Amino acid sequence: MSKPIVFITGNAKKLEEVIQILGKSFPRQLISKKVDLPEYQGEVEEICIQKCKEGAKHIDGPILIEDTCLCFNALKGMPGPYIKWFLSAVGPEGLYKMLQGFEDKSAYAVCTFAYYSGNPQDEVKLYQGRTEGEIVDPRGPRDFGWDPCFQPTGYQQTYAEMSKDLKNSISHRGKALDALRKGDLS
Ligand SMILES: O=c1[nH]c(=O)c2ncn([C@@H]3O[C@H](COP(=O)(O)OP(=O)(O)OP(=O)(O)O)[C@@H](O)[C@H]3O)c2[nH]1
Ligand SMILES: [Mg+2]
Repeated sequence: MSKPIVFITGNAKKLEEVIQILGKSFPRQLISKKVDLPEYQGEVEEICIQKCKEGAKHIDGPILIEDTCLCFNALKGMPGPYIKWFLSAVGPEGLYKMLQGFEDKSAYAVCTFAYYSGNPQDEVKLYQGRTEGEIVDPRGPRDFGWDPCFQPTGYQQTYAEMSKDLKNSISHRGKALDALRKGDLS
């Protein structure tokens, strides 16, 4: 029997979505541990590898971490991995206002999971999902981050206005977990 995978996150809403998305069909046991891992700088792949190696110091066995970016095309991909600080500083309204001087309101959300088996001879494995959309004047419930100001391409609703099932079926996190499901988590 393989050991349970420990998902390390300080974000309860992320954890909730991961559990909803993976559901009962995921063949491995997933448990969670709340740790606020450092917010690293750099390319998202490097950030996830660093975050995963730091996470591995807390757990003896397989671990999973995730990092989410929200990238504005008008700003050449910023705030990207720094979205947490922008969101806590200015909220969803402020994110919308940041793009007022730009015609291009397009954006994309990127979710990257990093898995590490816990065996020193193994590499960290990455699984990524991306959803395109635009930044709009916030609409819908405020219970998760920037969801009210992100409207996926092809939809009239923001992530916040969608049912959880609809968001999860098209979201950056849903797509990343599709890739993870197909991955080799040995
Ligand atoms: O509206 C949202 N819909 C989402 O689907 C979503 N996923 C993440 N976020 C927010 O974007 C930042 C990422 O930073 P982040 O990846 O470092 O997360 P975090 O620090 O909260 O948790 P963790 O790093 O302990 O896992 C944080 O502010 C998260 O709250 C989301 N907001
Ligand atoms: Mg974080």
